[in-house]
Amino acid sequence: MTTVLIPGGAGFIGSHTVRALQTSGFESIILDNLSNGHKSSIPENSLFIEGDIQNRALLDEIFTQHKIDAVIHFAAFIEAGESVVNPLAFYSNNTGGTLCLLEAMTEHGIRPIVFSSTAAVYGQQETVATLSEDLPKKPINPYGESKWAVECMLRDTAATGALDAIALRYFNAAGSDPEGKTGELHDPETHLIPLVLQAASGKRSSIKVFGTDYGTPDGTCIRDYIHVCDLASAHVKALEHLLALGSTKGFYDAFNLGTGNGFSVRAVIESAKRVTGTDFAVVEEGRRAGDPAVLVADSSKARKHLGWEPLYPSLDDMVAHAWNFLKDR
Ligand SMILES: NC(=O)c1ccc[n+]([C@@H]2O[C@H](COP(=O)([O-])OP(=O)(O)OC[C@H]3O[C@@H](n4cnc5c(N)ncnc54)[C@H](O)[C@@H]3O)[C@@H](O)[C@H]2O)c1
Ligand SMILES: O=c1ccn([C@@H]2O[C@H](COP(=O)(O)OP(=O)(O)O[C@H]3O[C@H](CO)[C@@H](O)[C@H](O)[C@H]3O)[C@@H](O)[C@H]2O)c(=O)[nH]1
Repeated sequence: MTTVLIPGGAGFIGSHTVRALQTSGFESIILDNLSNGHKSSIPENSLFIEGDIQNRALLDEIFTQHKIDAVIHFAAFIEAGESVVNPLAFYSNNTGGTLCLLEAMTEHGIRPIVFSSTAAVYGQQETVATLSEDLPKKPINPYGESKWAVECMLRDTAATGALDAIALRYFNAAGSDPEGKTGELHDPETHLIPLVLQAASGKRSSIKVFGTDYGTPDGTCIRDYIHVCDLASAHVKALEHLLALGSTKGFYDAFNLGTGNGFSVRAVIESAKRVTGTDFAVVEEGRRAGDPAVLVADSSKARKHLGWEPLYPSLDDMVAHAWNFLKDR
């Protein structure tokens, strides 16, 4: 059986991917320091190691004691706004932590890695409606920079023949496992959809709209929301792609993952009101630092080369699945 090390597997997207890997017959070993993840998100029958990707001795122990065939790497700090306030923490954990992981992988001869990159590597592109992979990388926040630096490390190391790597540039992860086994449990929560749903359930008195003066049709930021189960299936496809290469020459490529549909902050709020049948207060605030106005994916490359297709492209479905998980928490 193929065994995959999953740093960050106790988090939102990682825990959904562990389940998708199980369904596809892979074995997972989860490494997570629980800084933002939850033991309760991990399926019972997977091996969990509590620890940090920056702990090189622990990585050596894991790679020596277990037969690891590949790595799917989610472990990172994730809030773009917070990265503007605390950039060094993001460079240290996201870039420094991944450097430690890559050094350990290459020394132990483990080649395939799927990496969680982000739409934030594109920053604000002026002239294009949807973002394709080859556009210039112009992050406008340290979070995006910290992830782009990792992509450069992967590209350059693959060029030496030491790694086979795929960077998946997700747009905005949303939704929840439709069976309700796992979901989004960030603490503190900063993401729009779960915060709107907290307003819908009365856990917070209102939802704030960060910026109403962007150059978009309703003045609020537009994002491409992608169901977390569709992200999970893309990881399985990317892993299978790497494992099928059988090459020792080194491989690197990057793929966008989104639906290609952009929704404004106001559209997300309307969806939540529709799906939950509730009404709640909406408070207009100033812009949040580090937010591009529009991020919408061209994901045709992933569809073509990975054979990936999102199964849940509807925003209302994503909001409804998130609501199923969050409404009683
Ligand atoms: N959520 C999104 O919309 C989104 C979009 C694009 C990219 N991403 C990327 O996807 C990945 C997963 O995001 P998520 O939403 O599941 O976040 P998450 O916070 O739920 O998961 C990240 C996990 O990594 C763990 N972690 C962090 N630093 C660690 C370290 N040094 N050592 C070990 N474990 C560590 C956390 O405890 C957490 O369980 C991240 O790399 C993020 O940058 C997320
Ligand atoms: O209370 C809130 C929270 C968010 N927003 C806005 O909603 C949009 C989406 O914000 P959020 O849900 O925080 O996601 P992003 O900042 O777009 O970042 C997410 O999506 C990126 C990819 O696009 C990932 O890289 C990041 O890790 C992930 O946090 C932004 O315009 C925010 O300003 C509000 O108006 N009010």
